[in-house]
Amino acid sequence: MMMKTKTNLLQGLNIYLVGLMGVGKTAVGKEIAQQLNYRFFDTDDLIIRVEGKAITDIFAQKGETYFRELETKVLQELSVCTRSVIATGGGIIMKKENWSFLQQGLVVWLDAKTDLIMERLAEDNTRPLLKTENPKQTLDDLWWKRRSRYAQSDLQISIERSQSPSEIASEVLMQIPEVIKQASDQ
Ligand SMILES: Nc1ncnc2c1ncn2[C@@H]1O[C@H](COP(=O)(O)OP(=O)(O)O)[C@@H](O)[C@H]1O
Ligand SMILES: O=C(O)C1=C[C@@H](OP(=O)(O)O)[C@@H](O)[C@H](O)C1
Ligand SMILES: [Mg+2]
Repeated sequence: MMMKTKTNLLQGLNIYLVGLMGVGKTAVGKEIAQQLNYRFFDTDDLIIRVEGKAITDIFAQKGETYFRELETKVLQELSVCTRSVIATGGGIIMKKENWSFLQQGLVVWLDAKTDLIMERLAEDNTRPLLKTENPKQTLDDLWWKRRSRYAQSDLQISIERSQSPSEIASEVLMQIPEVIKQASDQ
């Protein structure tokens, strides 16, 4: 009953998840989609499917600029969907053009301490930008470089270590009515 009310409140509006790599956009996005009975998309997954290659291979063989072009194309194509949760790649917020698509939906920033993110990505090899001598420093630098863009989101959710993806999803959904109310008051 409660979820139905939230779905009605959204009126088919898409939810875009933004935030640093490893913060949980993909994991939490799937949960939000399930709780709302929305479809789920992940821009990285679509890029992998379009190219038939892993993200690290795209970066290594074609470069980041090529990846960013694909990312914008995928985001544009997704913007015609409704009733969808879209987990984006961590760098999507840096291009102004991408905001013209993101702003068509509700943008949710998942934020966490970089220590927690590093723990979760300790065994991960799929983030080419973190293949540096000091990945923690790289992640901190990215956070500082990007945070003003992330802050343009409609909603910021601070993630604690103890919260499961499903708990974070519930928190996002709990905060949505307030965000929609603020937008309609403006
Ligand atoms: N709330 C959470 N609790 C425990 N592990 C998590 C949580 N959120 C994400 N993870 C794990 O952390 C890693 C990165 O999550 P992911 O959803 O891929 O992040 P992103 O899409 O933001 O890069 C994955 O291994 C995922 O299973
Ligand atoms: O932060 C970034 O620039 C990137 C984040 C990745 O996605 P996740 O945020 O899902 O890890 C992926 O798009 C690519 O490796 C670049
Ligand atoms: Mg992801």
